[in-house]
Amino acid sequence: MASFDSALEHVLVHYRWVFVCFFLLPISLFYEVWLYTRNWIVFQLNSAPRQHDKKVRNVQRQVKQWQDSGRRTKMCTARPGWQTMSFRQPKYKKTMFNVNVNLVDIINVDEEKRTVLVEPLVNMGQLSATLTPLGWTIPVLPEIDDLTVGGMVMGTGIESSSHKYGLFQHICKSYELVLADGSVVTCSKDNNSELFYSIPWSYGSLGFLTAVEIQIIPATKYVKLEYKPVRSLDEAVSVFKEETLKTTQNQFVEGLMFNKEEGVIMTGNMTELHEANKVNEIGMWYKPWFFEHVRSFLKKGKSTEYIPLRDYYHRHTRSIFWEIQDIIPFGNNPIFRFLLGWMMPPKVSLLKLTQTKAIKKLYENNHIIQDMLVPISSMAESIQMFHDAVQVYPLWLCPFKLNNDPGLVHSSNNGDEIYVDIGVYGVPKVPNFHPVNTTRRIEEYVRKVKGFQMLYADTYATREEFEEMFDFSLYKQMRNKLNATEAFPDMYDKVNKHVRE
Ligand SMILES: Cc1cc2nc3c(=O)[nH]c(=O)nc-3n(C[C@H](O)[C@H](O)[C@H](O)COP(=O)(O)OP(=O)(O)OC[C@H]3O[C@@H](n4cnc5c(N)ncnc54)[C@H](O)[C@@H]3O)c2cc1C
Ligand SMILES: NC(=O)C1=CN([C@@H]2O[C@H](COP(=O)(O)OP(=O)(O)OC[C@H]3O[C@@H](n4cnc5c(N)ncnc54)[C@H](OP(=O)(O)O)[C@@H]3O)[C@@H](O)[C@H]2O)C=CC1
Ligand SMILES: CC(C)=CCC[C@@H](C)[C@H]1CC[C@@]2(C)C3=C(CC[C@]12C)[C@@]1(C)CC[C@H](O)C(C)(C)[C@@H]1CC3
Repeated sequence: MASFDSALEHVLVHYRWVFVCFFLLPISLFYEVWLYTRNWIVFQLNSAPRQHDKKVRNVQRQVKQWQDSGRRTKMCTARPGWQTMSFRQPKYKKTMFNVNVNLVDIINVDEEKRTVLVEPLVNMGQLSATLTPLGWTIPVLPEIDDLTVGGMVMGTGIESSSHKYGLFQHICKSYELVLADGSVVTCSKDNNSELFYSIPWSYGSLGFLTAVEIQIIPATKYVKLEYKPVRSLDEAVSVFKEETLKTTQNQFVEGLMFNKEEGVIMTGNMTELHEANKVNEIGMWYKPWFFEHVRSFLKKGKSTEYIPLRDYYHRHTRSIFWEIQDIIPFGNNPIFRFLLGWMMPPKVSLLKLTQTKAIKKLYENNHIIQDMLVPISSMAESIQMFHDAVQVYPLWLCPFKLNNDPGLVHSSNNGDEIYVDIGVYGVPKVPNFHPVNTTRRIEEYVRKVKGFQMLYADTYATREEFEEMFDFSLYKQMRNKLNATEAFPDMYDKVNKHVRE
């Protein structure tokens, strides 16, 4: 029996693709169709706006229930951990009072005010599918379809347009929340501004989000994307900086480094028109994975393409950035793409749900997933630091603008400051990789340069170290003022490695 178990474990770890291709892909497809149909019916019945108040009252009712039951444990949302886009499962959900915040609808598009009002479980795929046919889009649309508005506000969201518009929180106009006392409040820059500024990055530790008003901008048919290969770290950094500063010329800026000296910097702009023979529908199922397509420009040289807007937004969805290559190694083979590519990608949530202990261990010891946000002045040094620490490529580079608003995350000077998100997702190539020690060394470096760590992945910082990274002054004040300290765990207690498995 033991040998059968270990044989099964071996197959599940080394041939994860068998399970994924024959089981998870078809299930993912059914799941997607079910979600899509359900949302379509909701839209057809136009029930979302009518139902919103009722759904908020239901959240209030649950908070009252928690109060009446003697507030024995703290509260969190009831969204199962496997459904989330974070690396780990939250352990705290097993012991805390779970509140259902099942608000999944787009409530209203206000073309005059240029805003869209959405509930927190609306995801990015749903938003872009709804807004682009109407001629609108949100200025910062994080790539992976399943990321939710709630997660983007309470955590953070970034995209290749962030050098112009900031992080996801910076395109949000107002939030509606249910607080620890069961009351409903709305907040914006001008109304309840202290609450408004303390919400982003607070990980649900101030209240339950029930609606978000987000800025919209006109959408066009295509993104004109220019690929610029670079041949040294110095060149990469100087081209990247130069293009980032051209906010009026470049609506999108993104870089992929394929090794320390070679990469491709991409700059894009929305456009209605296209040149003949230069349209590339990169989202089609038979197209190569986007990062491999980008790599090909190292050989082809500088080029321009016109990419349909939604294909551009979700360019990293099909290959889950480059994580899919560890799950379906032959997934970019043309035969696989033509035959089964239309079922890709497997749903991240289902991958998470079906992850075995051995796979978890493998990822724990042999994989790094981190996004570090550092001032652009430290970009070259940071890439070198990642190279020495892990040597993981491709390396994702995404610039963003950070202003000096109050709250947990803001620039260190008085004005706007440009930062860069350096994303490492993959298997470390250095011989001395140690998940805890290496990550702690990276965290220490990020604190030193006054950067921030994205918290969907593992953080090994102690509470003191964590408090050095973020500005807790307003946050703590608000936690006390709103009696959130009794009702919700604090931010550290929702993200540190001990509360995640
Ligand atoms: C609450 C709500 C309000 C809407 N309001 C309008 C409206 O005012 N006007 C209008 O014309 N249309 C509206 N729609 C419909 C929406 O535009 C359609 O879902 C969309 O047009 C489908 O586009 P597509 O075929 O290109 O998507 P696809 O290319 O088939 O979808 C690709 C991916 O996007 C995601 N996705 C797409 N659609 C949805 C969805 N509906 N829900 C969740 N995920 C999705 C999925 O992850 C899917 O894998 C609304 C839908 C909803 C749910
Ligand atoms: N391009 C990008 O910017 C990317 C970002 N990410 C990261 O992924 C994460 C988002 O994943 P997603 O699955 O959408 O979100 P999650 O469900 O993981 O939620 C993230 C946090 O937000 C809290 N939260 C979510 N909704 C509400 C709500 N309505 N009220 C109160 N608290 C709420 C959750 O609290 P609770 O624990 O109580 O449920 C949790 O602490 C973010 O951390 C983001 O930074 C990942 C990939 C790409
Ligand atoms: C700021 C940006 C662009 C972040 C991108 C983050 C992605 C690369 C992350 C988000 C969720 C994520 C951690 C995930 C995984 C890979 C990297 C992801 C997709 C995978 C699929 C790797 C395989 C694992 O067995 C498991 C299924 C648990 C996770 C799930 C979450």
